[in-house]
Amino acid sequence: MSNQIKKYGIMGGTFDPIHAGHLVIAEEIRYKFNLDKVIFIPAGNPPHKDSRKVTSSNHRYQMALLATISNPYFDISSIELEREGITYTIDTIMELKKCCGDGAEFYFITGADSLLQLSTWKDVDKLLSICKFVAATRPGFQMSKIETKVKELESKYNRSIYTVTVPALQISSTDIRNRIKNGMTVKYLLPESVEAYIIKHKLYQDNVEKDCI
Ligand SMILES: Nc1ncnc2c1ncn2[C@@H]1O[C@H](COP(=O)(O)OP(=O)(O)OP(=O)(O)O)[C@@H](O)[C@H]1O
Ligand SMILES: O=C(O)c1ccc[n+]([C@@H]2O[C@H](COP(=O)([O-])O)[C@@H](O)[C@H]2O)c1
Repeated sequence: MSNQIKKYGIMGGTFDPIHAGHLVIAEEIRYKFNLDKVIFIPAGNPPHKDSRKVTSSNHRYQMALLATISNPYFDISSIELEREGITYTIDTIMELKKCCGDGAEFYFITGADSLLQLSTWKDVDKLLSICKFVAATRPGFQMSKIETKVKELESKYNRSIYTVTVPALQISSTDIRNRIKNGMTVKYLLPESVEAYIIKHKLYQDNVEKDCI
């Protein structure tokens, strides 16, 4: 990461696996907010997910690397994979602040569904004071509900939260895992290189989940 870069988008996620929905929101928000870089940060031990059911961090990192490699504005960081215990966003942003210098601004990119849970995140008050939040629309999550949540969060924490309408892609990692398990196609839902990686390493061939969107 160069010291001259000032506006960083932070795209955090479990990425199990990374898919077109993640890439589209990151690129759309990069463009709309004129960000210098978007750093993809695969979650180490994500707070709101059952770690026993999450694919190894090495596989998730490799897939995210393959998916982002062709975009000169995208970087990837293993910062959370190297941290012990549950990985909280506040610790990640604090660490990034130290290495990027005082002039850096951070825009945490999230889907609307994550925003609905934001008040349960660790040290959310402090997090919102050091990092701007940008929430992308997501099929299945009503805009009116999101707007109400944004107003509630803004008045509770006295900070602005941005919402951005992005091209709608009804894709989730859960659905991709289930499709693979059921032998269905996942073509065009994720980059070809990621699909090839999944096939090579025989990922997602068991443990069908029922809660796909
Ligand atoms: N299709 C999509 N449209 C908009 N935002 C999305 C989309 N898919 C994921 N996101 C957002 O990207 C971030 C990381 O998502 P995550 O890695 O958990 O993917 P997911 O598809 O939601 O996974 P899972 O189905 O396993 O819960 C979250 O903030 C999520 O809201
Ligand atoms: O810091 C927290 O308390 C916190 C709680 C829930 C989610 N997050 C982060 O939000 C991002 C998306 O999470 P997920 O579970 O939807 O993949 C990812 O970077 C998580 O680490 C962070």
